[in-house]
Order: sequence, then structure tokens, then C-alpha cells
Amino acid sequence: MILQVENLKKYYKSKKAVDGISFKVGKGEIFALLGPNGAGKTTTLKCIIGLRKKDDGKVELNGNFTYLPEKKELYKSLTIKKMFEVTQELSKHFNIEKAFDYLKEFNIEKDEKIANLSHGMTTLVYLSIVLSEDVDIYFLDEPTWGLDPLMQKKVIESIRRLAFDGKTVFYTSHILSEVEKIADKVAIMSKGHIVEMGYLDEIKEKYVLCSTKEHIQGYLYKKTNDENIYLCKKEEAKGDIQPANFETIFEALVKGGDKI
Ligand SMILES: Nc1ncnc2c1ncn2[C@@H]1O[C@H](COP(=O)(O)OP(=O)(O)OP(=O)(O)O)[C@@H](O)[C@H]1O
Repeated sequence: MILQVENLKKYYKSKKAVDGISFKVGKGEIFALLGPNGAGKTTTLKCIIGLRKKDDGKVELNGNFTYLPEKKELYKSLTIKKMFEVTQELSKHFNIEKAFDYLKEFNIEKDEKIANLSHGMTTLVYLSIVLSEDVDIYFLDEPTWGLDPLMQKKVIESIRRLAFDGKTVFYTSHILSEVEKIADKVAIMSKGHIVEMGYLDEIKEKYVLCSTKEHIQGYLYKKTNDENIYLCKKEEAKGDIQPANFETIFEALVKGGDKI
């Protein structure tokens, strides 16, 4: 395992941002930590890489890493080229040629001043740096947030290429369609807890939607006049059974009412 997290806890005063989560990430996997705003994804990531002091638990990280933060801010007074040169001086893992290649792929001029870049362009420049680091594991916090669909696609392809080269990617997102396209393993986080975790296909295989008048073990998804619609495990389903897509599973687990 390249990363193993056991019973990780991080509280901000009485706020239980991360409340005892455990998971493992294998080498070469793309692992997505999914969850709504405030679920605890960024805090988890920061505790793993040491930017936040954990309150409890164990983190075992077996390799070197790089990190794309949630707030993509770079030195505004520099040009992109200068920024790359500075990075080259600071990081022995950084491949400046690769970074220029990414920049071309993202249609950004290297002589542009960082202060003049749009939010999406700044993210792409930051990604050009991070993706050009030759490390074992890439921690990417919301790598495609604010990007147009074409650039989103290019970034997703770049992340896929990393995994193809045997690299490990740990990333956070709330864009389900994107996660479905690239993640091997997902953990769905809500209110500091992991509510579901596993290989995407297994999760999709595990759940169905069922409409029934009975109370069953599951997550209440919707109420109709005389029936309840639950998301539940296949073996616990009763009544009228329908397949559940990933979006429905996510919604029911995270937002769709309390566990019965
Ligand atoms: N420095 C802090 N001080 C106090 N509370 C914090 C701090 N950082 C995060 N929190 C709280 O911890 C909880 C988890 O926040 P976190 O940023 O980890 O969530 P997230 O899943 O990354 O959300 P988002 O998708 O909106 O970025 C939230 O309720 C947040 O308000």
C-alpha cells in the first residue's frame, strides 16, 4: 500500500471535520474522495500530507508526493516562464520541459504574467507544475474546479496518463460524472465520515432503489403518497425494484435522508 489511513480524526473545536476515517490506497490507483461541501475532504488531504495536525489516528505514506491545493494561488508578479524556473530551482522532481508541454496543451502562453490569468487559467498553470513533478503520489484537491468542459477533459486525460505510468493519484471532487470516468476506487464522505467506499463497479452493483410500504434497512431517498423509495442493498430490497445509478447512490447516501 502506498497510503494507509487509520481512524483519522481532526476536530476544529467542537466541529468534527474528520471523525475517524480509515482507507487504503494501492500503488497505481486513482482514488477519489467524494463528498458535498464541508464533508471533510480538504481537511483529510491536509492531515495526510502534514499541512494540518491530526488529533488522532495513523497515516502511513510510503512515497514522495506533490500537492495541488484547493486555493490555486501563484506569485502574481511573475510570468509563467519565471514561475517554472523558480520551481525548477526549488524542486528536484520538477521537469520544466514537461511543464511547458502541458502549457501548450492547455493553450496558455508562457510569457503571460500570472496576475493577468483568469481563475481557470491559473488552475491550469498550477496543474502544469504539479503534473510535471516526478513523484510517487499526486494529491489533487478539486483539480478541475472552474475549468471549461474541454480543459476538464484534458486534465482528466492527464490524470489518467499518470496512472498509466504507474503513478498514484489521490484526488477530491464533487463532480460525479468526472469521478465515474477516471476513478478506480472511491470513498464517499459526509459530515466527517466515510459512508461508502470501494471500487466504483462494486458500489454500483451493490445498491438498488426500491419502492415499498414496508420499513426496510436502507436510506430513505424519496417519499410518495403511500410508499417510500429507499436506496438499499440488493439483498435487502423489497417491493418494486429499480437499478440505481451512481448519482442516485451518492445523493441517497449523502443527502437523501437518514438511514432507517
Ligand atoms: N481552519 C478551520 N477552522 C474551523 N473549521 C474548519 C476549518 N477548516 C475547515 N473547517 C470546517 O471543517 C469542515 C470540513 O471542511 P473541509 O474544507 O475539509 O470540507 P470539504 O469537504 O473539503 O469541503 P469543500 O468541498 O466545500 O471544499 C467544514 O465544516 C468546515 O467549515
